Amino acid sequence: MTASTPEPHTPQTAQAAPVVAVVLAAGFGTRFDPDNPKQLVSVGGKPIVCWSIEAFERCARVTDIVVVVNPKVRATVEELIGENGYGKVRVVIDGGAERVDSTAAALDMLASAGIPDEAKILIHDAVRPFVAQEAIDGSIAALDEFRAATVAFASTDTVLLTRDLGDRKVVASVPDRPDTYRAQTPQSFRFATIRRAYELAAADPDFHPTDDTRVVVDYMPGEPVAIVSGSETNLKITTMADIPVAERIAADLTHHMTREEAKARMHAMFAGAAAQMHRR
Ligand SMILES: Nc1ccn([C@@H]2O[C@H](COP(=O)(O)OP(=O)(O)OP(=O)(O)O)[C@@H](O)[C@H]2O)c(=O)n1
Ligand SMILES: C[C@](O)(CO)[C@H](O)COP(=O)(O)O
Repeated sequence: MTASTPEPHTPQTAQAAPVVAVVLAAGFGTRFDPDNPKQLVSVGGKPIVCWSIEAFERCARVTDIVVVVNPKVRATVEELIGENGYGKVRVVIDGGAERVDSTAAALDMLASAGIPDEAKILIHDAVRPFVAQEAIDGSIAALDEFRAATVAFASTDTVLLTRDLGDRKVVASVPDRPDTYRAQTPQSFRFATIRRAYELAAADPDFHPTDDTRVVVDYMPGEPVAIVSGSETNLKITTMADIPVAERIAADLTHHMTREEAKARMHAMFAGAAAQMHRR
């Protein structure tokens, strides 16, 4: 190319930011049964961790999935990923002692993989197997406007905030019910935002948050966290008592999916028959 040759015009196609789901499955299930990892228990004939991974496999906007495990479940989770051919799962990594440690491990891995600051990161409890596509889509969309968002479900109970008075707790305050929500997952963030919040939190050894939203709320108080509509069925399996409820939800969903599949097959059959008639 000579100096006088005009530079060829290469149009810059806007590359959409990756959308990465982090499925946290590294918990020890102490409230469930530490000898029977709840993330591997089957409901509706399918292991809980598979329901969660499949929810993100199904969402077309999710580009990659990272699964976080502990040594007790790693081999089985890897087997399930292989058997089911989950094509978006890029890596299975080890988590840590607490939920925040497992999130931190995923963020460190993504940073070393060179993920862009603007990537959308959806952090999900593996033990919330019935997350709706609307909640996943809503989380991804919320990050176009906000840098942090959480799926949450409006509380139907009045919530009491308490303080300790020796051997008894007493009510410290009662927030207005319409202002109260139950936190669910996914909790979603632009990568730079959640990474920064975790860097700030790392300096505080007494900080043991149970979710990622709190890391942003406490350490980046100026950063609004948008609420995305959750649902009663986005249940977290915490104790054995949750299993019968989960079985009912799984049965409803399976029935619904089977009906949708049957409808789709019927439509395809009618479309085929109509095409045949037109040909005659
Ligand atoms: N060290 C941890 C702890 C929790 N989790 C994950 O975070 C989610 C929510 O945690 P929770 O229900 O509290 O699960 P466990 O920590 O397993 O339960 P428990 O608190 O009863 O031990 C679960 O999907 C769990 O696998 C994780 O990845 N790493
Ligand atoms: C992240 C979470 O699922 C939001 O509801 C929850 O905080 C997980 O931990 P928990 O210890 O069972 O509250």
